[in-house]
Amino acid sequence: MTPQHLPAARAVALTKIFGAGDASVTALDAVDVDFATGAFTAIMGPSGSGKSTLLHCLAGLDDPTAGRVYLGDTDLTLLGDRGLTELRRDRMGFVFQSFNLLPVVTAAENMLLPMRLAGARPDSGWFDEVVTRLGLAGRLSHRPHELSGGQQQRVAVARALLPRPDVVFADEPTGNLDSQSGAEVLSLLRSSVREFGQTVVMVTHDPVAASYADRVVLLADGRPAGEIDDPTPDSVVRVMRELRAPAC
Ligand SMILES: Nc1ncnc2c1ncn2[C@@H]1O[C@H](COP(=O)(O)OP(=O)(O)OP(=O)(O)O)[C@@H](O)[C@H]1O
Repeated sequence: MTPQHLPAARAVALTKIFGAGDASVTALDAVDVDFATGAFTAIMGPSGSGKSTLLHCLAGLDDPTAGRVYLGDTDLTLLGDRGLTELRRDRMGFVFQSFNLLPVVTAAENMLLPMRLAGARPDSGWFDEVVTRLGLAGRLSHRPHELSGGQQQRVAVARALLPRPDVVFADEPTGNLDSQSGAEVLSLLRSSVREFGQTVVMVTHDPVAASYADRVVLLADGRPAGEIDDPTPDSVVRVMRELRAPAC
């Protein structure tokens, strides 16, 4: 577990350049940013501003070109492939836009899969609490195709929360959901922060989704472009509009 006084995740002078020479693209340009332990942070910015690249580097899914990435006090840039795989398995949870559930096994088996791969299992009290809180108690033996999109994403959230990871990384978690199912998933992510002390870092395009977070980190052209504390949909829309149309 990350000690409370350390940021759960941190980028230091993080630079990511894709390609080389004339065709190179600087997706992240010496980004410094901290993600507080026990907080829900949204990453926003115009299309192409580097949001996904930042999330992928924080999660060890992409190699930085320069700079450092920390999970608690672990420097990801010093780890090899095996170390990164174990770190992701043991200390990170993931929620993707496309749910990424295994179609051939039940909801319960999907939820428990990452822990099984690690040779672990949650205690039954914690499993029951997560399943009940996510409204999945009556759905445990269903296969993904027997569940609605919102239910499938709640299974993915349960799968991410059960190992009590240091950070849950969510990439457009409501992108494939109707607004009501999306609101449920966002409320659950927020509750996991408030009630379980979970740290959540979420990339989103949606000002309403971002308003569920405690803080919004803004990117523009691969650089930090400000922050919003206690965001509302209106405050996010206003700041995003300014980012897209900077004053001349
Ligand atoms: N694998 C890649 N190869 C080359 N360029 C890439 C690659 N991945 C991203 N880029 C470029 O890096 C920049 C940042 O991309 P990124 O996907 O991080 O932005 P984003 O803010 O998440 O965008 P969107 O909101 O459209 O998803 C863009 O210019 C993109 O074209």
